[in-house]
Amino acid sequence: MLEFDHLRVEINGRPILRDVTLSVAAGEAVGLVGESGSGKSMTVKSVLRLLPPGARATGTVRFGDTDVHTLDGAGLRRMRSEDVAMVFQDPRATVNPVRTIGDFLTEVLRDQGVSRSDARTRAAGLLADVGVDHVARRLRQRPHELSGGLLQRVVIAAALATSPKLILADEPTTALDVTTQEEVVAILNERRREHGSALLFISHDLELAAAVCDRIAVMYAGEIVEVLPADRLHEDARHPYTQALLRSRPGTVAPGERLATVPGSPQSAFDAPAGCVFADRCPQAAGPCRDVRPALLPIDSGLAACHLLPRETPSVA
Ligand SMILES: Nc1ncnc2c1ncn2[C@@H]1O[C@H](COP(=O)(O)OP(=O)(O)OP(=O)(O)O)[C@@H](O)[C@H]1O
Repeated sequence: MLEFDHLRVEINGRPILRDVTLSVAAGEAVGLVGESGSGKSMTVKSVLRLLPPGARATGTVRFGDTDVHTLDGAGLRRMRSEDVAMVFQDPRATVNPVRTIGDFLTEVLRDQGVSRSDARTRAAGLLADVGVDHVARRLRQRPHELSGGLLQRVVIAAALATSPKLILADEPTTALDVTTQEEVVAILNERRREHGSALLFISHDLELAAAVCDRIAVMYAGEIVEVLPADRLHEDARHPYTQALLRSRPGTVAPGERLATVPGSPQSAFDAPAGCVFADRCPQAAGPCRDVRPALLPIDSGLAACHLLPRETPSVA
Protein backbone atom coordinates (compact mmCIF):
# COMPACT_ATOMS: atom_id res chain seq x y z
CA MET A 1 0.00 0.00 0.00
CA LEU A 2 2.89 2.36 0.76
CA GLU A 3 6.18 1.92 -1.00
CA PHE A 4 9.41 3.91 -0.83
CA ASP A 5 11.60 3.01 -3.77
CA HIS A 6 15.16 4.40 -3.69
CA LEU A 7 13.91 7.62 -2.10
CA ARG A 8 16.66 10.22 -1.89
CA VAL A 9 16.16 13.62 -0.29
CA GLU A 10 18.59 16.53 -0.38
CA ILE A 11 18.15 19.86 1.36
CA ASN A 12 20.05 22.68 -0.33
CA GLY A 13 22.28 20.07 -1.98
CA ARG A 14 23.07 18.16 1.26
CA PRO A 15 21.91 14.51 1.34
CA ILE A 16 19.38 13.74 4.09
CA LEU A 17 18.00 10.38 2.87
CA ARG A 18 19.85 7.95 0.63
CA ASP A 19 18.16 5.11 -1.22
CA VAL A 20 15.35 4.50 1.25
CA THR A 21 13.48 1.39 0.06
CA LEU A 22 10.68 0.07 2.27
CA SER A 23 7.08 -1.05 1.95
CA VAL A 24 4.07 -1.12 4.28
CA ALA A 25 1.24 -3.52 3.43
CA ALA A 26 -2.45 -2.74 4.05
CA GLY A 27 -3.19 -3.09 7.76
CA GLU A 28 0.48 -3.71 8.60
CA ALA A 29 2.41 -1.83 11.32
CA VAL A 30 6.03 -0.99 10.53
CA GLY A 31 8.35 0.65 13.06
CA LEU A 32 11.04 3.05 11.86
CA VAL A 33 13.74 3.26 14.52
CA GLY A 34 17.12 4.96 14.78
CA GLU A 35 19.05 7.70 16.55
CA SER A 36 18.23 11.37 16.36
CA GLY A 37 18.96 12.81 12.90
CA SER A 38 18.92 9.44 11.12
CA GLY A 39 16.10 10.62 8.84
CA LYS A 40 12.98 8.99 10.32
CA SER A 41 10.86 12.15 10.26
CA MET A 42 11.98 13.10 6.75
CA THR A 43 11.01 9.64 5.48
CA VAL A 44 7.54 9.93 6.99
CA LYS A 45 7.05 13.56 5.95
CA SER A 46 7.93 12.69 2.36
CA VAL A 47 4.72 10.60 2.19
CA LEU A 48 2.59 13.73 2.58
CA ARG A 49 5.06 15.98 0.73
CA LEU A 50 5.71 17.93 3.93
CA LEU A 51 9.46 18.31 3.38
CA PRO A 52 11.04 21.66 4.36
CA PRO A 53 11.72 24.42 1.82
CA GLY A 54 14.84 23.72 -0.25
CA ALA A 55 14.26 19.95 -0.15
CA ARG A 56 14.48 17.95 -3.36
CA ALA A 57 13.19 14.37 -3.46
CA THR A 58 14.07 11.78 -6.11
CA GLY A 59 13.11 8.12 -6.37
CA THR A 60 9.50 7.19 -5.69
CA VAL A 61 6.99 7.20 -2.87
CA ARG A 62 3.92 5.25 -3.98
CA PHE A 63 0.67 5.26 -2.07
CA GLY A 64 -1.51 2.57 -3.65
CA ASP A 65 -1.08 3.11 -7.38
CA THR A 66 -0.17 6.77 -7.03
CA ASP A 67 3.29 8.27 -7.11
CA VAL A 68 2.87 11.02 -4.51
CA HIS A 69 5.43 13.24 -6.29
CA THR A 70 3.03 13.52 -9.24
CA LEU A 71 -0.14 14.38 -7.24
CA ASP A 72 -1.77 17.72 -8.06
CA GLY A 73 -3.10 20.05 -5.33
CA ALA A 74 -6.54 18.41 -5.17
CA GLY A 75 -5.08 14.88 -5.05
CA LEU A 76 -2.65 15.87 -2.32
CA ARG A 77 -5.44 17.49 -0.26
CA ARG A 78 -7.58 14.36 -0.61
CA MET A 79 -4.72 12.12 0.48
CA ARG A 80 -3.94 14.34 3.49
CA SER A 81 -7.58 14.70 4.59
CA GLU A 82 -8.99 11.21 3.88
CA ASP A 83 -6.41 8.52 3.21
CA VAL A 84 -3.45 9.28 5.46
CA ALA A 85 -3.48 10.70 9.00
CA MET A 86 -0.49 11.95 10.92
CA VAL A 87 0.08 11.99 14.68
CA PHE A 88 2.99 14.21 15.72
CA GLN A 89 5.19 14.19 18.81
CA ASP A 90 3.68 17.11 20.65
CA PRO A 91 -0.12 17.25 20.74
CA ARG A 92 -0.02 20.91 21.85
CA ALA A 93 1.61 21.83 18.55
CA THR A 94 -1.15 20.00 16.63
CA VAL A 95 -4.32 21.36 18.23
CA ASN A 96 -5.26 25.03 17.80
CA PRO A 97 -4.90 26.47 21.34
CA VAL A 98 -7.76 28.98 21.04
CA ARG A 99 -10.43 26.63 19.70
CA THR A 100 -12.35 23.96 21.59
CA ILE A 101 -11.69 20.22 21.37
CA GLY A 102 -15.17 19.92 19.81
CA ASP A 103 -14.23 22.40 17.05
CA PHE A 104 -10.98 20.53 16.38
CA LEU A 105 -12.69 17.15 16.04
CA THR A 106 -15.79 18.25 14.14
CA GLU A 107 -13.75 20.26 11.61
CA VAL A 108 -12.30 17.01 10.21
CA LEU A 109 -15.78 15.50 9.87
CA ARG A 110 -17.45 18.68 8.55
CA ASP A 111 -14.80 18.72 5.76
CA GLN A 112 -16.18 15.31 4.74
CA GLY A 113 -19.69 16.78 4.42
CA VAL A 114 -21.01 15.45 7.76
CA SER A 115 -23.76 17.71 9.25
CA ARG A 116 -22.98 19.81 12.34
CA SER A 117 -25.10 17.73 14.75
CA ASP A 118 -23.91 14.38 13.35
CA ALA A 119 -20.31 15.59 13.54
CA ARG A 120 -20.83 16.49 17.22
CA THR A 121 -22.26 13.01 17.96
CA ARG A 122 -19.47 11.30 16.00
CA ALA A 123 -16.81 13.41 17.79
CA ALA A 124 -18.23 12.34 21.16
CA GLY A 125 -18.11 8.68 20.04
CA LEU A 126 -14.52 9.02 18.81
CA LEU A 127 -13.42 10.50 22.13
CA ALA A 128 -15.12 7.72 24.08
CA ASP A 129 -13.42 5.14 21.81
CA VAL A 130 -9.96 6.40 22.77
CA GLY A 131 -10.81 6.25 26.48
CA VAL A 132 -11.60 9.92 27.15
CA ASP A 133 -14.09 10.39 30.01
CA HIS A 134 -16.64 13.20 30.59
CA VAL A 135 -16.94 13.53 26.83
CA ALA A 136 -19.55 16.33 26.73
CA ARG A 137 -17.38 18.53 28.95
CA ARG A 138 -14.18 17.69 27.01
CA LEU A 139 -15.78 18.83 23.76
CA ARG A 140 -16.32 22.29 25.30
CA GLN A 141 -12.78 22.53 26.74
CA ARG A 142 -9.70 24.12 25.19
CA PRO A 143 -6.32 22.32 24.84
CA HIS A 144 -4.70 24.00 27.89
CA GLU A 145 -7.39 22.44 30.10
CA LEU A 146 -6.32 18.89 29.18
CA SER A 147 -3.20 16.93 30.20
CA GLY A 148 -0.69 15.94 27.50
CA GLY A 149 -1.85 12.31 27.53
CA LEU A 150 -5.50 13.28 27.20
CA LEU A 151 -4.71 15.72 24.41
CA GLN A 152 -2.75 13.09 22.49
CA ARG A 153 -5.83 10.82 22.74
CA VAL A 154 -7.84 13.68 21.18
CA VAL A 155 -5.29 13.85 18.33
CA ILE A 156 -5.54 10.07 17.87
CA ALA A 157 -9.36 10.35 17.80
CA ALA A 158 -9.05 12.98 15.05
CA ALA A 159 -6.59 10.77 13.14
CA LEU A 160 -9.10 7.89 13.22
CA ALA A 161 -12.09 10.06 12.28
CA THR A 162 -11.85 9.24 8.57
CA SER A 163 -10.75 5.60 9.07
CA PRO A 164 -7.56 6.36 7.09
CA LYS A 165 -5.77 3.65 5.16
CA LEU A 166 -2.50 4.72 6.78
CA ILE A 167 -1.51 6.44 10.03
CA LEU A 168 1.91 8.06 10.24
CA ALA A 169 2.92 8.41 13.90
CA ASP A 170 6.09 10.42 14.57
CA GLU A 171 7.22 9.61 18.14
CA PRO A 172 3.62 10.04 19.33
CA THR A 173 4.43 9.49 22.99
CA THR A 174 7.82 11.14 23.47
CA ALA A 175 6.26 14.20 25.13
CA LEU A 176 4.36 12.04 27.66
CA ASP A 177 5.37 10.37 30.93
CA VAL A 178 6.17 6.64 30.83
CA THR A 179 2.86 5.24 32.17
CA THR A 180 0.81 7.52 29.92
CA GLN A 181 3.05 6.54 26.98
CA GLU A 182 2.09 2.88 27.32
CA GLU A 183 -1.63 3.63 27.52
CA VAL A 184 -1.59 5.99 24.55
CA VAL A 185 0.40 3.60 22.34
CA ALA A 186 -1.93 0.73 23.25
CA ILE A 187 -5.02 2.81 22.38
CA LEU A 188 -3.51 3.94 19.08
CA ASN A 189 -2.64 0.37 18.12
CA GLU A 190 -5.95 -1.21 19.19
CA ARG A 191 -8.09 1.38 17.44
CA ARG A 192 -6.06 1.45 14.24
CA ARG A 193 -6.40 -2.35 14.02
CA GLU A 194 -10.18 -2.04 14.41
CA HIS A 195 -10.25 0.56 11.63
CA GLY A 196 -7.96 -1.62 9.46
CA SER A 197 -5.42 1.20 9.13
CA ALA A 198 -1.76 0.51 8.44
CA LEU A 199 0.78 2.23 10.68
CA LEU A 200 4.23 3.66 10.11
CA PHE A 201 5.47 4.23 13.64
CA ILE A 202 8.58 6.30 14.31
CA SER A 203 10.41 5.70 17.54
CA HIS A 204 13.91 5.81 18.94
CA ASP A 205 12.79 3.04 21.32
CA LEU A 206 13.38 -0.39 19.73
CA GLU A 207 11.44 -2.28 22.37
CA LEU A 208 8.39 -0.03 22.12
CA ALA A 209 8.39 -0.28 18.32
CA ALA A 210 8.73 -4.06 18.52
CA ALA A 211 5.78 -4.27 20.93
CA VAL A 212 3.53 -2.31 18.56
CA CYS A 213 4.70 -3.31 15.08
CA ASP A 214 4.83 -6.32 12.76
CA ARG A 215 8.17 -5.35 11.24
CA ILE A 216 11.02 -3.07 12.26
CA ALA A 217 13.16 -0.98 9.88
CA VAL A 218 16.36 0.38 11.42
CA MET A 219 17.67 3.68 10.02
CA TYR A 220 21.15 5.09 10.31
CA ALA A 221 22.48 8.29 8.67
CA GLY A 222 19.67 8.54 6.13
CA GLU A 223 19.66 4.86 5.14
CA ILE A 224 17.75 1.75 6.11
CA VAL A 225 20.38 -0.69 7.34
CA GLU A 226 18.15 -3.55 8.51
CA VAL A 227 14.52 -4.71 8.24
CA LEU A 228 13.23 -7.65 10.27
CA PRO A 229 10.07 -9.11 11.83
CA ALA A 230 9.41 -7.49 15.22
CA ASP A 231 9.02 -10.85 16.96
CA ARG A 232 12.49 -11.92 15.72
CA LEU A 233 14.23 -8.69 16.80
CA HIS A 234 16.38 -10.26 19.50
CA GLU A 235 17.11 -13.53 17.70
CA ASP A 236 17.67 -12.27 14.14
CA ALA A 237 19.17 -8.76 14.44
CA ARG A 238 22.31 -9.09 12.29
CA HIS A 239 23.47 -5.56 11.51
CA PRO A 240 26.20 -4.34 13.95
CA TYR A 241 24.21 -1.11 14.49
CA THR A 242 20.98 -2.92 15.44
CA GLN A 243 22.97 -5.20 17.72
CA ALA A 244 24.65 -2.19 19.34
CA LEU A 245 21.24 -0.55 19.88
CA LEU A 246 19.94 -3.71 21.51
CA ARG A 247 22.96 -3.85 23.84
CA SER A 248 22.46 -0.20 24.85
CA ARG A 249 19.04 -0.72 26.43
CA PRO A 250 18.63 -0.13 30.15
CA GLY A 251 17.66 -3.49 31.66
CA THR A 252 20.41 -5.39 29.84
CA VAL A 253 22.84 -4.81 32.72
CA ALA A 254 22.71 -5.47 36.45
CA PRO A 255 22.13 -2.46 38.77
CA GLY A 256 25.41 -0.56 39.25
CA GLU A 257 26.96 -1.95 36.06
CA ARG A 258 27.90 0.43 33.27
CA LEU A 259 25.44 0.50 30.35
CA ALA A 260 26.92 -0.28 26.92
CA THR A 261 26.73 2.60 24.45
CA VAL A 262 27.31 2.88 20.70
CA PRO A 263 30.80 4.45 20.46
CA GLY A 264 31.09 7.81 18.66
CA SER A 265 28.19 10.17 18.01
CA PRO A 266 25.16 9.97 15.70
CA GLN A 267 25.83 10.92 12.11
CA SER A 268 23.70 12.46 9.40
CA ALA A 269 23.68 11.32 5.79
CA PHE A 270 25.92 14.22 4.73
CA ASP A 271 28.76 13.37 7.15
CA ALA A 272 28.58 9.58 6.83
CA PRO A 273 31.46 7.78 5.06
CA ALA A 274 31.24 6.92 1.38
CA GLY A 275 31.03 3.18 2.01
CA CYS A 276 28.91 1.68 4.80
CA VAL A 277 27.25 4.55 6.68
CA PHE A 278 28.03 2.88 10.02
CA ALA A 279 31.72 2.15 9.24
CA ASP A 280 33.12 4.99 11.42
CA ARG A 281 31.43 3.59 14.55
CA CYS A 282 31.40 -0.11 13.74
CA PRO A 283 33.73 -2.20 15.94
CA GLN A 284 34.00 -4.81 13.17
CA ALA A 285 34.61 -2.48 10.17
CA ALA A 286 37.16 -3.97 7.78
CA GLY A 287 38.07 -4.43 4.12
CA PRO A 288 35.50 -2.78 1.85
CA CYS A 289 33.39 -1.21 4.64
CA ARG A 290 34.76 2.33 4.26
CA ASP A 291 34.71 2.50 0.47
CA VAL A 292 31.91 0.31 -0.89
CA ARG A 293 28.22 0.84 -0.05
CA PRO A 294 26.68 -2.49 1.06
CA ALA A 295 23.30 -3.36 -0.48
CA LEU A 296 20.26 -4.24 1.62
CA LEU A 297 20.15 -8.02 1.03
CA PRO A 298 18.09 -10.91 2.45
CA ILE A 299 19.44 -12.66 5.52
CA ASP A 300 17.55 -14.95 7.91
CA SER A 301 14.02 -13.55 8.27
CA GLY A 302 14.86 -10.03 7.08
CA LEU A 303 17.20 -7.76 5.14
CA ALA A 304 20.50 -6.22 6.20
CA ALA A 305 23.10 -3.96 4.57
CA CYS A 306 26.47 -5.17 5.85
CA HIS A 307 29.58 -6.50 4.06
CA LEU A 308 30.48 -8.66 7.05
CA LEU A 309 27.42 -10.89 6.95
CA PRO A 310 27.69 -14.28 5.28
CA ARG A 311 25.64 -14.39 2.09
CA GLU A 312 24.59 -17.42 0.15
CA THR A 313 26.53 -17.60 -3.06
CA PRO A 314 24.27 -18.57 -5.97
CA SER A 315 24.85 -22.23 -6.87
CA VAL A 316 26.01 -22.94 -10.39
CA ALA A 317 23.91 -25.77 -11.80
N1 LIG B 1 14.49 22.07 7.90
C1 LIG B 1 15.64 21.42 7.76
N2 LIG B 1 16.65 21.95 7.03
C2 LIG B 1 17.83 21.32 6.88
N3 LIG B 1 18.11 20.11 7.43
C3 LIG B 1 17.15 19.52 8.16
C4 LIG B 1 15.87 20.15 8.37
N4 LIG B 1 15.13 19.32 9.15
C5 LIG B 1 15.91 18.25 9.41
N5 LIG B 1 17.12 18.36 8.82
C6 LIG B 1 18.21 17.39 8.87
O1 LIG B 1 17.76 16.18 8.27
C7 LIG B 1 18.34 15.06 8.93
C8 LIG B 1 17.25 14.07 9.26
O2 LIG B 1 16.36 14.69 10.18
P1 LIG B 1 15.07 13.95 10.75
O3 LIG B 1 14.29 14.97 11.52
O4 LIG B 1 14.40 13.20 9.68
O5 LIG B 1 15.75 12.91 11.77
P2 LIG B 1 15.04 11.97 12.84
O6 LIG B 1 15.66 10.63 12.69
O7 LIG B 1 13.57 12.06 12.71
O8 LIG B 1 15.52 12.64 14.20
P3 LIG B 1 14.71 12.92 15.56
O9 LIG B 1 14.56 11.57 16.21
O10 LIG B 1 15.63 13.82 16.32
O11 LIG B 1 13.42 13.57 15.19
C9 LIG B 1 19.09 15.62 10.13
O12 LIG B 1 20.48 15.67 9.78
C10 LIG B 1 18.57 17.02 10.30
O13 LIG B 1 19.55 17.87 10.82
